[in-house]
Amino acid sequence: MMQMKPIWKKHFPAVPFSGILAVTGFAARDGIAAPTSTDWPGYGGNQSEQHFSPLAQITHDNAYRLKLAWHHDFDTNRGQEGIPIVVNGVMYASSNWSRVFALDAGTGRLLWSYDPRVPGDTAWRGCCDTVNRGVAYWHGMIYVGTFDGRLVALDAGTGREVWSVNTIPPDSNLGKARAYSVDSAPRIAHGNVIIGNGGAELGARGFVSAFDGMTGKLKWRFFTVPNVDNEADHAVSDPVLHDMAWPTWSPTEAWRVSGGGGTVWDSILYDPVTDLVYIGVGNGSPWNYRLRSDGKGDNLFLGSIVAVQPDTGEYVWHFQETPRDQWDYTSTQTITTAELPVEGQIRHVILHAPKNGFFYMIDARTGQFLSGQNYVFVNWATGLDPRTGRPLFAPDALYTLTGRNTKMYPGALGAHNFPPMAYSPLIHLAYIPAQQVPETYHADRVWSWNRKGWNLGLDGVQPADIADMKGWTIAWDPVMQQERFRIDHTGPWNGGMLVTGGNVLFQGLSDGTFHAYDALNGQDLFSFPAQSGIIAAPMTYSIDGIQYVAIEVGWGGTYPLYFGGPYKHLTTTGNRSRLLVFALEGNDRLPDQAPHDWSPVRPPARFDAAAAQRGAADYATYCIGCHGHDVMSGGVLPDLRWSGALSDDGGFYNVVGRGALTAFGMDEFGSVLSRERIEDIRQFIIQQANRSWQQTTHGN
Ligand SMILES: O=C(O)c1cc(C(=O)O)c2c(n1)C(=O)C(=O)c1cc(C(=O)O)[nH]c1-2
Ligand SMILES: [Ca+2]
Repeated sequence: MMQMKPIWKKHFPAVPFSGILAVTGFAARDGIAAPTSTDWPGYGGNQSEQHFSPLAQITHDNAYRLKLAWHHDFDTNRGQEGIPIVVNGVMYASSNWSRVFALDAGTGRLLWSYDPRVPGDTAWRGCCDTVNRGVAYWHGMIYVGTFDGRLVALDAGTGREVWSVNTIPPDSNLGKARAYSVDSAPRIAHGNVIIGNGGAELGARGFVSAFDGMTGKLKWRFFTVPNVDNEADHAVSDPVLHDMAWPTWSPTEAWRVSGGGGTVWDSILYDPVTDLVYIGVGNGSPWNYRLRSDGKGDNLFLGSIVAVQPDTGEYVWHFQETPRDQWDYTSTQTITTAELPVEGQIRHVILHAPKNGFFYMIDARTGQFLSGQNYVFVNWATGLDPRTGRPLFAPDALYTLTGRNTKMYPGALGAHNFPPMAYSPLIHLAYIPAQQVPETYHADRVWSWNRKGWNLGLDGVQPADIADMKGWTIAWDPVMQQERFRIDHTGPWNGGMLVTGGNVLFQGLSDGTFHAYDALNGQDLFSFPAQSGIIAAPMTYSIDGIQYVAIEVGWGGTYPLYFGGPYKHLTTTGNRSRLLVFALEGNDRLPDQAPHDWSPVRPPARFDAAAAQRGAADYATYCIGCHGHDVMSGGVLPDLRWSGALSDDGGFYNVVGRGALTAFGMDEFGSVLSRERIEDIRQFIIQQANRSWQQTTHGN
C-alpha cells in the first residue's frame, strides 16, 4: 500500500484542536452522571458537530477485522435517517414515525421503547418520508421531535413522557398551507431545546422555537421569513424581519398563501465558543421565484445561516448562500465548526457544504465570509464574489425569469443533502457525502394553490438520465478550498459520514453496503452487506474498553420516494430497516436474506387515455412525492402499478378518497379532490402499469 503523507503537516505544525472532548453543555442532574468522551452525546458527536470521535481502537490496520456485534430490527421498513446517541452505556435511537428505542449499548438489549403515535394521516405533510434523524439528551431527559410537530421530553431511565408541546402554534401568520412536519434532531443550548420543522415544498413559513428543557415552556421563537403584512408576530425575530428581511421580498400573492418557506428542517448548532446558535435555513415556498416574490429581492433569510442568541433568540448575524432561491437549494446541511488558519491566524470558523454545491468557510463569531469554492460541478453560478461570498449567477440559472426550462447542476436534491458531512480535527479534512443529481426545472406561468399537495409553482421537475446521477465521498481541504481525494460510489443518495481518532472514515451506501475507509486516502478497508440501502450516518462509542460503530440501515428519504424505481440501486429486494453495531470482536449475524419485492401482476387491460392524461397532472401534485416518477416505487413504499386496489374504482376510492389505509400513512384525498379526479388518477396508474407490463417479458 502506498503510504500517504499526512496532508495537514504541510500547513499545521501544531494546531489546537477544537472541542473534541467538549461535553460541558450536557451538564449532569443530581444523581445522573454526565456523558463522557467515550459517549456520543448528541446528534453530531462533539459540540462542533464534526461527526468526529477521538476513539482510536479501530484503525486502518485492523478495520478489516470488524464484525457484527449486535443488531436490532426496527418495527417498520421505511427509511432510516437517525444517528443514535449513547450516554452512560445506553443507546437512544430514533426510527421512522419518530419512535425511540433505548438499548443497552454493549449488548443491544431493549430497555424501553416509545411510540408517539404519530397519526398516519399526517404523512402527506412531509416532502420526504416520515423519517426521524435523532434525539437529544440533557439532564436525564431524552427529547424527540415528532413528525406531526410535537416536541416530547422523555425520562431517559424509563421512556416515560415528562412533557409534550405542540411546536406548531395555531397562529394565523403561518400562511394557509401549514404543511409542517418535524424530522430533525433537537439541539440543546443553555438548557433550551431548539427545534425547527419542514414543509416548504407543500407550503410553510419557517421558524425555530426554543423550549425550556425542564418544563417545555416556550422561551423564544424566531421566524426566518417576514410576516406577509410586515406586522409583528410577537416573536424575537420581529425587528430584524421588519427592518432587514421585509424589504427583500415583494408583497405578491404566492408567498402570502404558501408561507414563503425558509424551513429549518435539519441543522442547528449551539457553539459554546461563541455562545451562539446557528440555524440552517431552507428554500423558498413556492419554489417559483417569479410567482413567489415577483422575481424581486434576495428573499432573506432563505438559503442562509442565521446566528442567534441562545437565551433570547435575538438575531446576531446572517450569511445568505443562495439569494433568489428557485432551485430548492437549502442551507440546512451540516453546520460544523473548527479551528483553522486564515491568513496566518487561527480562526474559529463554520464549515458548510450546502445543497448549492459550494463549500464555505465563515467566521463563526461574525458571519464574515472567509472563502468558498464549488466542491462539485455547478452550472447555476460561475463562482462567488471573493469579498462577499455572493454567488455570481449564470445567465440561464434564473429560469423563472427567463421562462426557459433549464437543466441545473445541482438539482433540487443538492450536491449534499441531509446525510452529515464529517470533519477530522486531526487530518483537517472535511468529508462530504456529495452527489450529482441534475434536474430540469419547468416554471409555471400562473400560480395555483393545492391543499394537501405540492406547491412548487412549477410545471414539473424532471430528473436527468440515470447515467448522469453520481455519488462520491469528497475529502475536502477547507483551508486550501480544494479536493484531496474522492471515493467513487455506484450512485447518489449515500449515507452520512463518521471520522475517528483512528483516522477511519465510516459510511453506508445506497447500494446496501457499509464501509470503513482510510481517512487519509480513501482506501476501502472493510465492507459489509447490510441487505438494504443506507442513507443514515454512523456514530461510535466505547464501553468497557471496546469501541463500537453503529449505523441505522433502511433505504428511504426523498430520492427513492420521489424519483422512484429507475433510480433504485438495490433491485433485488425491498427494505429491511435495522440498527447494526460493529466492533473488532463479535459473533452476531443477520438472518439470510429472502428476496422480497413487489412483483408485477397483470394490470386491468383497459384505461381511458384522456382521463389518464388529466390524472397525470394530479398525480404529480398529490402522489409523486411518495409514490415516485412514472408510478414506479423506489423500493420503500408499495409500487402502485401492481396494487390490487387498481382493478376496482370503488376499492381505489376507498383508499385514496376515503382513507382506508390512513393508519399506514396514506391519507384521504376525498376532501381536496373530486371522485372524478381520483378516478382520473386511477386511469393514469393503470396506463403506467400497462406500459411497464408491456416492457417486461409478460408483454410477449
Ligand atoms: O423545504 C423543506 O421544508 C424541506 C424539508 C425536508 C425534510 O423535512 O425532511 C427536506 C427538504 N426540504 C428537502 O429539500 C430535501 O431535499 C429533503 C430530503 C429529505 C430526506 O429526509 O430525505 N428531507 C428533505
Ligand atoms: Ca426543500
